[in-house]
Amino acid sequence: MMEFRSYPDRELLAMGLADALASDLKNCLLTHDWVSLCVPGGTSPGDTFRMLSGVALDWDRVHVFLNDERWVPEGHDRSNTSLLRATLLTDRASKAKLVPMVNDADTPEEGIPALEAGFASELPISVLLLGMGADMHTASLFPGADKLDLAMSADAPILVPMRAERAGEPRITLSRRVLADAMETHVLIMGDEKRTVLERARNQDPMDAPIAAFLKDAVVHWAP
Ligand SMILES: O=C1O[C@H](COP(=O)(O)O)[C@@H](O)[C@H](O)[C@H]1O
Repeated sequence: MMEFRSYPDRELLAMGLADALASDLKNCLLTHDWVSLCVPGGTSPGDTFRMLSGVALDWDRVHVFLNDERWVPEGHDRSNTSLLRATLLTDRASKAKLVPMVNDADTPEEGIPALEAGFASELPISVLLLGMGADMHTASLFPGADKLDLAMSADAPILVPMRAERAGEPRITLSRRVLADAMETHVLIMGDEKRTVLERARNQDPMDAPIAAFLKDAVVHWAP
């Protein structure tokens, strides 16, 4: 069943969520040689990542990768990888291994074969954090996107290229089956609008509200 955790402000949310992710990672590390942490990009997770990066755990046994990436070079101000390097893969967490989700290919379609080879041994995801846009997209699973059917299907590949009007640049995303297979799932949302949108999404078809595909056993973390 979905659990909803409400925090009085965004700083406490970042602390509480970092704590929850660290605790899940530590638990998984008790029984596995290495574990994976799959995280969103976008504007919401920066403070959580900064707090998590200072937590003492066996970071050299943690493999980190994104839910999705915008097909822009690293260093671009829209690059989720750059956000990750600047906010999560610092301090103690600089020992974690980053599994790349972007390369030098001109398009996601050309880049995917090499990237997918790197993901095959990283699954299933141990600890998953998802974000959500106000249009109910999560990762780069956008309502109305060109390859949404494929990305949401039971036999989807690990990585799917994605283009959508609201996405801006071309994207690459983990598919639904890969994300839904995670052992622990957390969702991070902030603000009244996203809370209302998430409540609405719960009763909708995931093809219209992709976040709905991941809420059943998720812990949702929210602050105004
Ligand atoms: O484009 C993206 O958007 C979502 C939500 O981002 P936010 O800025 O509203 O927090 C994010 O989860 C996803 O990873 C990212 O690529």
